[in-house]
Amino acid sequence: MLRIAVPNKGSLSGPAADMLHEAGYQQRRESKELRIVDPVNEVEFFYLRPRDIAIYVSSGRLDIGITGRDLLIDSGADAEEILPLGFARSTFRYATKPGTAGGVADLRGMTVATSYEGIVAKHLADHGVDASVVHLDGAVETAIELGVAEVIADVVETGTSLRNAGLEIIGEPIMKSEAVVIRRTGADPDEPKVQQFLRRLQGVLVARTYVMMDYDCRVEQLEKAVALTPGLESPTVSPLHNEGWVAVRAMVPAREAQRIMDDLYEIGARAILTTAIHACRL
Ligand SMILES: Nc1ncnc2c1ncn2[C@@H]1O[C@H](COP(=O)(O)OP(=O)(O)OP(=O)(O)O)[C@@H](O)[C@H]1O
Ligand SMILES: O=P(O)(O)OC[C@H]1O[C@H](OP(=O)(O)OP(=O)(O)O)[C@H](O)[C@@H]1O
Ligand SMILES: [Mg+2]
Repeated sequence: MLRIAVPNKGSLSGPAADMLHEAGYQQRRESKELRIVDPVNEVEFFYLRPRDIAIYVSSGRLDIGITGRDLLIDSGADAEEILPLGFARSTFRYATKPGTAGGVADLRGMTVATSYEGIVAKHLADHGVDASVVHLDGAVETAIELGVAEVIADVVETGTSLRNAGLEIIGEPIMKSEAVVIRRTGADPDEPKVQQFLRRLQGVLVARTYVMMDYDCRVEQLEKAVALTPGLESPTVSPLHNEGWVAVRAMVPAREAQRIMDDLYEIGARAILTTAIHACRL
């Protein structure tokens, strides 16, 4: 049975459970459950603190984990990212009161408050900056106001938390993060159960980002139309009862669907419609 670690709280928890559910896995019914078995898919899910997941996976006791890239790197655990999942996207950045510093080089001698000591200590060392790091569990933005630090390093998504605290970002992002699937470093990459799990999640990612497009067009316009909708391999083209017309079917990126429909209409395609993809294996 495959043993998988899933975040039990925080920004990662809801979207991770939704994705697993969409991929056909049974998920817990209430947030106090710490462990469930999905007998049909032969998977056991362990609901753990996101910060601890890389440590469990690196120990080899759990086969796979879902966590944040930033949490994986901060942990220093012997685990590696095998699939990015596209949710819980954030950047990790330094911020201060305006006028305190312009970049990482200015942080010499200062105190940096963060929940991600591992990432910050390494970043400062890589830049040859001698600064102190103080660990806080969360709500790090308040540390400057309360005099615990001159600088913070924290997760930024919209920037609202920083703005509300009167802080401004300094320098380039320390890293970019999103939810990722992780495995123990050096674990067999071809293990069939793991590959099947990854294919299912990839199916969800594709179903979320593509739609199926169908339309009719005159044979003379087919090459132009197919250039607009090349599909993943190649579009399906079927004859219509009306001679001189064909029906075309191809997957297109959901974000571009409306523009592609306009362009197809312009070249004379008609009966253009899109439908959602619920699941797929590419
Ligand atoms: N506002 C946010 N937007 C996007 N991702 C975020 C946000 N806050 C945290 N994350 C991501 O979530 C992960 C951290 O999860 P964790 O549960 O430890 O913290 P949290 O979501 O801030 O919840 P908590 O309220 O328990 O602190 C990291 O990968 C981080 O990049
Ligand atoms: O850029 P924003 O959209 O404002 O999002 C970033 C904020 O979200 C997270 O905080 P959370 O609410 O999880 O509280 P925490 O600091 O206690 O983790 C993170 O730690 C930042 O504070
Ligand atoms: Mg948080």
